[in-house]
Amino acid sequence: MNPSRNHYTVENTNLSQQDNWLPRLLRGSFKIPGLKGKTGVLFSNSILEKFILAEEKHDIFELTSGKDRRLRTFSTGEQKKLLLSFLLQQNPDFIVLSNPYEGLDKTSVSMLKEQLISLSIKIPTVFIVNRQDDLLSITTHVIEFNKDELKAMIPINEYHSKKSAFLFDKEIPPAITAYKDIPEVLVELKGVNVSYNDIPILHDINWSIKKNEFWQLTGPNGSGKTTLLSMIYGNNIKGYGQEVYLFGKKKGSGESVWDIKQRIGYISPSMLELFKLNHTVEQMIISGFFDSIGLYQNPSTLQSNTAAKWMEVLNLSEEKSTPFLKLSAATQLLILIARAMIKHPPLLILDEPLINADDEGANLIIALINKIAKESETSILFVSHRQESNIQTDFTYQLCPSPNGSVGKQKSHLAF
Ligand SMILES: Nc1ncnc2c1ncn2[C@@H]1O[C@H](COP(=O)(O)OP(=O)(O)OP(=O)(O)O)[C@@H](O)[C@H]1O
Repeated sequence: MNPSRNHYTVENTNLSQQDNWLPRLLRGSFKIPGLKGKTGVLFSNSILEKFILAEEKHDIFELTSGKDRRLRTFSTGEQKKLLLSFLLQQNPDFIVLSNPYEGLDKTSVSMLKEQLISLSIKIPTVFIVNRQDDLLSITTHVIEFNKDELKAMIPINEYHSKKSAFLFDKEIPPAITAYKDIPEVLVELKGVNVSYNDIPILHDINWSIKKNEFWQLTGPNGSGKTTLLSMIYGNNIKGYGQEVYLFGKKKGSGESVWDIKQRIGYISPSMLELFKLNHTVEQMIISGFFDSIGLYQNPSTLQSNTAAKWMEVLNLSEEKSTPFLKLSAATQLLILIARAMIKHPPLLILDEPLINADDEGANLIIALINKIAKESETSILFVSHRQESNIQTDFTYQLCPSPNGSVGKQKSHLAF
């Protein structure tokens, strides 16, 4: 490695402020050795999303030229590989990598890390990471920004990370209405197979989620987690005609999307894109009673009081009137969880909820999920490619790739 080359990591505690400094960083505007006056490229999930949209809306196929499939249908690992090689073809002076490992499993992370270490011999790198575990050994300096100013540049051997220890100590408020006719088995898949273009993805999936169970669905990139989830919650046509049962009814047998959405709380960080209106924290939480993206109805006193109790649980009572969009990604996610849980749905699905969260945010989100599992009757399905050590699930459903498609392995963590 060139010993005089610097590699940077940006301490990133508030994603929403990135827009202030990131464009200037890429144009080489800051006095940072090796980057000043140079032009960088950005490797990030939002750039990937732009390429996906350019394909979908304008038929522009920059990353997938020569491939016979759209970018959206590639797994996260495959998409990131395509993006990195496209960016490097532009011969940038340096590369900024915003949470490059998010969404990747262990093997893909090690592969990407190796690739980035060899890349760092050629050009300077700037990592923006949320989780301390993702700090790369090549980092020479940690940089901090304040709005659009460069606040500090700290040599890595003098850097100490900050951690917080907020604990939720209030009990979650009880349900104020009850769901009727919820069977013991909420979700059941019997012998489900899925293939795309004759390539088997899921093989003979037999799995059920019962009342009050806490599951983690895991598996490496491309093993079929999203596909499996779309059998349960989404509208994947591959689910029809197969033995997929939701709340005792075969999927596709006449239940409306509304029926399903009423009974399943669903959260994924990409949902944050939906909430662009200027709603307050309180309005966001109350809107969970109406399953609406905004709040268009007057809540009852009981509903308002319940929302107030949820804000106490989240330690957000003082932020009651703060615009939701002003908060950090992790706090927004906590609010979305409260919004989904305010009705205590029979099933709560959390699809990669920790993507975009920093260490502190991830700890809070996990603590809230564990709390909900303990203090409510809601069954939880937590989907994650990353093994989170603090999540206290009862069972794991692991997708293990095989030549015939991924097979499912179940593991119980309950102590009998
Ligand atoms: N519509 C589609 N057409 C063709 N192939 C597809 C389609 N959708 C998914 N695939 C392929 O199916 C496999 C499983 O994809 P899926 O997104 O379900 O995996 P995953 O476990 O969720 O991955 P990740 O952790 O990377 O998000 C991948 O190889 C993907 O390329």
